[in-house]
Amino acid sequence: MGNMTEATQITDARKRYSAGVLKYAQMGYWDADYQPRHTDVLALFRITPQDGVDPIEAAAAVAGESSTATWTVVWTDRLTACDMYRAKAYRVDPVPNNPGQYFCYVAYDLSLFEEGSITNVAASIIGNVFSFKPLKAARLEDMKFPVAYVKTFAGPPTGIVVERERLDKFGRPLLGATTKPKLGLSGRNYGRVVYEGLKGGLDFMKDDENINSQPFMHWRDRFLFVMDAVNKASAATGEVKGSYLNVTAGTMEEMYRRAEFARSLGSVVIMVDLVVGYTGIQSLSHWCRQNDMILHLHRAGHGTYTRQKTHGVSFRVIAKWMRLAGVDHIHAGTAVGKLEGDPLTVQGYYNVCRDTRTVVDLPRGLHFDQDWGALRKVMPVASGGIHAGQMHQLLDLFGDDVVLQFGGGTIGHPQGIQAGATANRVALEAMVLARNEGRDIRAEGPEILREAARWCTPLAAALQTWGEVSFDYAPTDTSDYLPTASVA
Ligand SMILES: O=C(COP(=O)(O)O)[C@H](O)[C@H](O)COP(=O)(O)O
Ligand SMILES: [Mg+2]
Repeated sequence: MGNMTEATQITDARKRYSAGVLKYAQMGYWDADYQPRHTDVLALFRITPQDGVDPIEAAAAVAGESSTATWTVVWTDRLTACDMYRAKAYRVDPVPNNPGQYFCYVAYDLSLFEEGSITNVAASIIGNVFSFKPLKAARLEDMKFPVAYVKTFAGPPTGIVVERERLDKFGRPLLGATTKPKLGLSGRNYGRVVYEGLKGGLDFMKDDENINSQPFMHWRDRFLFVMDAVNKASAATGEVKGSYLNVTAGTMEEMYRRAEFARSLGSVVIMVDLVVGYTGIQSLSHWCRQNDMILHLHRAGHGTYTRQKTHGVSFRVIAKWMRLAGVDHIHAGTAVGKLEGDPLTVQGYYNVCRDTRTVVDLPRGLHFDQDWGALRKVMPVASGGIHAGQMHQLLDLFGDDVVLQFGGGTIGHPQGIQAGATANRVALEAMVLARNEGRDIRAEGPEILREAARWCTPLAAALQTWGEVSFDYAPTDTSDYLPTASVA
């Protein structure tokens, strides 16, 4: 593929470094024989070169612009160990069934990255190349981090195992709900919703992505009324309860102030939005580690760049970055709910969060093995337009280590919020029991729910209200590799 004469690195130093413009492949950013080393960082890009642009040269340009290169030869390269610092595009494959698109693999030397900084990784890997004129579009599909680099991150401050121990909840998914309406409630009414949800059987309530400190409810009022509700619900039920207090704010100093207040009130969990940026998230992660706090990450904004297959950054990469950055919860999709999510692709995100070692699984979008170097595991969160009638699908797709979050599907219950929470708790426990007894929940799920509803009026009402609701649209972000029988 490509023009092999032009795609060859110029090795004669005089020609290579004389002033002027060379192709990126000639400058050494393409090496078909390169064998990635176990210490290299690897990236897989899906590129759509402009008409007439050689895919190998396009891949070399991506490697160049995401490491050391500029558009012209610079003699100052020779003041550095430039052969080592140059990223190497080493493989270009046409994307199956997508003419004009190519998967290009790039290897980066470990020394190109600052220890423990997702911000630095992002500045290199997605710094310039997505605006590059010779490409119509580019997407970062996947990345692999060597254990040597993984170990420079502290990872999740709490992790799945310790979170379960702190909450004293085992053997089932956790249940949550996003408080609704997401904007407008006063502190007192907001606290009432939180109390009702927790008392009815949920483990967590949650601030929504855009609730910070608006005129109708300043953050301190929210924190005070929410923690009053959490404490009363814990006392009433004998269970550990939590409500993700969103500390997202305009400055780091203010986020710390809010986090400190949450701690002083006895909250087990705080929340932050992805839009605060990677440095903000890592800073809060370190704070959580020092303060025995669970860190919930809401992926607000991700759909602007993760959803389209040809351009942007896959959410699997964001999930990997966030496990390194150190969050305990991450919204990772529902597959069956109101928001984008192909079931296999979403399962791939869950694997990234929960595996000790992630293995290549092309139908799930996983192109690299990844050893997580004993970093703690992130609890994925399924949230967005889900309801009790889908409990069998959710448990079948995601297993036990997940928070299932029903916002509208709790608060919109015709008999009230407590009834909505009870419906979800009973549906979940009935489904877990059925699974543990060996029943095929995927096939028998609706029947199992109907049986449980005979003894639970709130569940009967939930199924009557929402049982038929589904969101059947074609997913946007799917794998280009069809599942075989063995992986489906
Ligand atoms: O408010 C909700 C869900 O409310 P509801 O349960 O009423 O639909 C969350 O913001 C979305 O789940 C986020 O999406 P994602 O989890 O995909 O980031
Ligand atoms: Mg929301």
